[in-house]
Amino acid sequence: MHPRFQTAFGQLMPELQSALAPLLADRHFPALLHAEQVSALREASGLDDDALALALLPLAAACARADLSAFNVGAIARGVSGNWYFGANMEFIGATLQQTVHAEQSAIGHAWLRGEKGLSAITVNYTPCGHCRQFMNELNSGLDLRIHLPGRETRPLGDYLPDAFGPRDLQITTLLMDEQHHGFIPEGDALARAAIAAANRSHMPYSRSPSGLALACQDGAIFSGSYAENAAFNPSLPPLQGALNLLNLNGYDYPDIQRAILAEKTGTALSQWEATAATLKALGCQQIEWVALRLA
Ligand SMILES: O=c1ccn([C@H]2C[C@H](O)[C@@H](CO)O2)c(=O)[nH]1
Ligand SMILES: [Zn+2]
Repeated sequence: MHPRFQTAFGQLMPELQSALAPLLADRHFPALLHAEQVSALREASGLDDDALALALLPLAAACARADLSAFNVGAIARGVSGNWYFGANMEFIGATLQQTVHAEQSAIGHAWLRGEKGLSAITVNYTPCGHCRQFMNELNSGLDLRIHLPGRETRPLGDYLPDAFGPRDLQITTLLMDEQHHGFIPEGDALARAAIAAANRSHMPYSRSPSGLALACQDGAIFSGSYAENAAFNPSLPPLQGALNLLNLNGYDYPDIQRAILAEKTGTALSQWEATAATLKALGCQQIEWVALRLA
């Protein structure tokens, strides 16, 4: 078991401990539960979905990399497929606060990057901040997404974000988690192809600047992140954050990163290059390449 889970695991009810032990035995437990695994845990514990998600939150929060604040936030995004995706906040020493990933963004980004088509609910151990409420309003679940918190009645996002500003105010109809493919040709080595595939799925209706980033670990594992823009711009999630989030959730650490490739189009309004290189450098990775996206 990854050492980060030990304390939280030890505090779970015994029935959950026995049911989860085989999954957590893998140091690279992917921090997600397939629908069948969720039903097995429901059966073993006798808990309903909401109570089970709350019980599992300490495991999600244990994934936090709150290297600055030591404030661990955990979230579980529940997909329409029935799969559950853990999320936790990430702070990057030596970078800027703007590079931070919130736990809600982590869980949602996780679900999206693993191919989930929409969310029904999100369970979080603290009430979501304004930035996260805005981030969630970019999703195709709109203001109906159920927000589930400890000790509170479950309420839709709309109740947490009255008078909402969102994609529709900018005449945007393609929403985050809607299926998108921008038609760029897969080419180059496996890492370049992963970065291009991530760029093909990026959500960038505001800047029209597609972007994807892929990280290679020493053991050959590859994690890629797609750029996710937000109508209010600042809560956007850069492609590096998407990839670092998956890397961390899968039990890897920054020193495991061997190489990174950023895939972008030439001549676009925005580029992630400088910010990506600066954050990766702060994490000790200097091996960063750039590939041009080319249309078929
Ligand atoms: O809704 C919230 C509020 C804060 N944080 C994180 C961001 C930062 O890492 C730390 C302190 O704000 O908590 C979240 O993950 N979600
Ligand atoms: Zn937040």
